Amino acid sequence: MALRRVTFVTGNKNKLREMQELLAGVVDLQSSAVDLEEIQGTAHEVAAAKCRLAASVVGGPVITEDVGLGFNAMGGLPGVYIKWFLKELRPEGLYRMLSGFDDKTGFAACTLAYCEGPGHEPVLFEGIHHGTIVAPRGPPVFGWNPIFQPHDSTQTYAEMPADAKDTCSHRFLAVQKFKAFLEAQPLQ
Ligand SMILES: O=c1nc[nH]c2c1ncn2[C@H]1C[C@H](O)[C@@H](COP(=O)(O)OP(=O)(O)OP(=O)(O)O)O1
Ligand SMILES: [Mg+2]
Repeated sequence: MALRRVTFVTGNKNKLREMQELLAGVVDLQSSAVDLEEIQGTAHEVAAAKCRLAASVVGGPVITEDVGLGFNAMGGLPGVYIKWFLKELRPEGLYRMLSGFDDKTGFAACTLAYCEGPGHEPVLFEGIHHGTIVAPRGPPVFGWNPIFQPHDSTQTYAEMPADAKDTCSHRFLAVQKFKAFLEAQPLQ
């Protein structure tokens, strides 16, 4: 069966690799390495605006993704602004941000946005994985992976083999919803 062609617009190679693994056989995933401008706002506002922009750049069906890491002690911050905190503080410094708080719990959130093309409204799919923010463990290859240990695991995302992260992560949970949406919309 022909698969629908969708372009994942992302400037992040690790996100692209995981999305290729998760969507293998589901869509014909192309990629475009454009680092799109991101507005300020809630996760949904940021995700929808970014996806509209991606559709107008590509001129066809696109997905974009916005990832946040929230700390419950801080009301969900840094959230969608995690990229800028990570850049300055590294995983170790992010972990130390919580040293003044007893509550070390947090959550990884993926807002996956799909837009059929310019002029169409993006559809959003959210995956949230709850866990604890821990002292860094595992190879520092991808983002904040070394400091996030999901509640259903004894390993951080960085310690997990890729196929284990792919069966539980915030990204996996968002992709599950996206797959269900596509299945309900057969190709014309
Ligand atoms: O599964 C993940 N495990 C660990 N770290 C992660 C993950 N997914 C995103 N990250 C990092 C990348 C960036 O520092 C921030 C999210 O920012 P975010 O805007 O979504 O990603 P990005 O700017 O790198 O790529 P894009 O061009 O798709 O917006 O968290
Ligand atoms: Mg970004």
